[in-house]
Amino acid sequence: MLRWLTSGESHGPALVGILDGLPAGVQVQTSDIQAALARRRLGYGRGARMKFEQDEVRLLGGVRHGLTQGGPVAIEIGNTEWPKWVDVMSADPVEDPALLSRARNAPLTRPRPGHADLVGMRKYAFDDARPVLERASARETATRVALGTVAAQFLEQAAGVRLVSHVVGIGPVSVPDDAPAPTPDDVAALDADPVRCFHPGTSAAMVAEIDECHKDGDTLGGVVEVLVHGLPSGIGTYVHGDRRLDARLAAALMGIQAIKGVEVGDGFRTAARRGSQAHDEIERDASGRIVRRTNRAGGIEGGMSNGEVVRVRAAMKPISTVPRALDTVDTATGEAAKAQHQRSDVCAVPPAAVVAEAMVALVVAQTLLEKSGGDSVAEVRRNLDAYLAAVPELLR
Ligand SMILES: Cc1cc2nc3c(=O)[nH]c(=O)nc-3n(C[C@H](O)[C@H](O)[C@H](O)COP(=O)(O)O)c2cc1C
Ligand SMILES: C=C(O[C@@H]1CC(C(=O)O)=C[C@@H](OP(=O)(O)O)[C@H]1O)C(=O)O
Repeated sequence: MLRWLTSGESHGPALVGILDGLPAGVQVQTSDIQAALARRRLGYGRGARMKFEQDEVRLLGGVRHGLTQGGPVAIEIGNTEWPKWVDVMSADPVEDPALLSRARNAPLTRPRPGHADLVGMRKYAFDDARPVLERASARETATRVALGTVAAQFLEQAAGVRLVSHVVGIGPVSVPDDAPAPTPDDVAALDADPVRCFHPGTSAAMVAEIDECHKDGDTLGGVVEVLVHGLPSGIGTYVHGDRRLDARLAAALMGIQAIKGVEVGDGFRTAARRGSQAHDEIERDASGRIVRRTNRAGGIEGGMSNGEVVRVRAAMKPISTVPRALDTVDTATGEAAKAQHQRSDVCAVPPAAVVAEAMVALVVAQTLLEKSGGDSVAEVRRNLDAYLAAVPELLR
């Protein structure tokens, strides 16, 4: 089974990710992961930290001469800002009291509404929000993007499956419903857009909305979409809820910091339609293939891929570190206070699209491997080919 874990804190020396269960023979290099991490740092509205901090990638295990070896892949992402945080985040006790009395070490006791601060302090019995925000922080998503990059390379090389992510809404500004969707060939254009939006008019309006919000000392959320091209029919199953492809995608997307809603295909919009307008009618095309007239289901029926493009959306709430700080209570004094705020993103929807793409790659790779099995890329390819070749011609 393909599985993954991450470790590390936002201001620690490094993040570490492990991807276990990947077949041998996937081509991957440090530069592939570096490029994906650079894409995660893009996006109009991100805070100052994205400008000065660098991700330093090291492949620690599972890859030799540019190919995965079948063992767990371990990736380290070093943080160039670590020297400033050595005493605050030291793993070992800090003996020198002068170091501990520095401003950076002062306990954080004004929890931010909407962040993990208050409940995390309660749950883990901390009198300081520092350890909570260090692990809750979306800095951890760098590791997910690194692991997702390896999963995406596997999908393309073993099965010709390709992914693309884009932003369809920021605050009240949304891409029109009938706007063309990007394909995996449009990634360079999306990387070049300040908000990772494929619709130029909407992109400009999104940038204006972020500027307006920044001026008001406020923050924004939005909606991202991930599309998966080339996924064979029959990945995932209806036989148990937890093995449904849609259920797994929803859980993985909801597991991203600040994601509060997930939609498969037309999702919530489908709920307002009549059945005759909600489903994808089946017909035979000129070559005799069985096809769909539409793709409202987003490529998944009965928890299985149906051969159409898989389409999922995730809704991100506005950043909770609001510059015009929200009301809170100081947990050291019990007095009313303004929530802690030093710096933060005004809007992190564009990087959230890249993170969502990584999570979808991991889940699709996991679910595809359950169908295909195989310990090498060549074996996965052979097994998928054999499965597809055995499907009766009319059902292909
Ligand atoms: C890419 C990305 C960047 C984020 N940047 C910030 C940030 O700068 N400030 C902040 O308060 N929250 C930020 N968040 C959201 C918090 O991490 C998140 O709200 C927090 O961990 C609480 O989890 P929850 O919102 O899922 O309840 C970001 C999330 C993502 C996905
Ligand atoms: C560091 C990243 O995002 C961080 C995610 C984050 C949060 O609360 O989630 C808060 C901010 O960090 P800080 O509190 O140190 O300013 C973001 O910069 C990153 O994405 O690499």
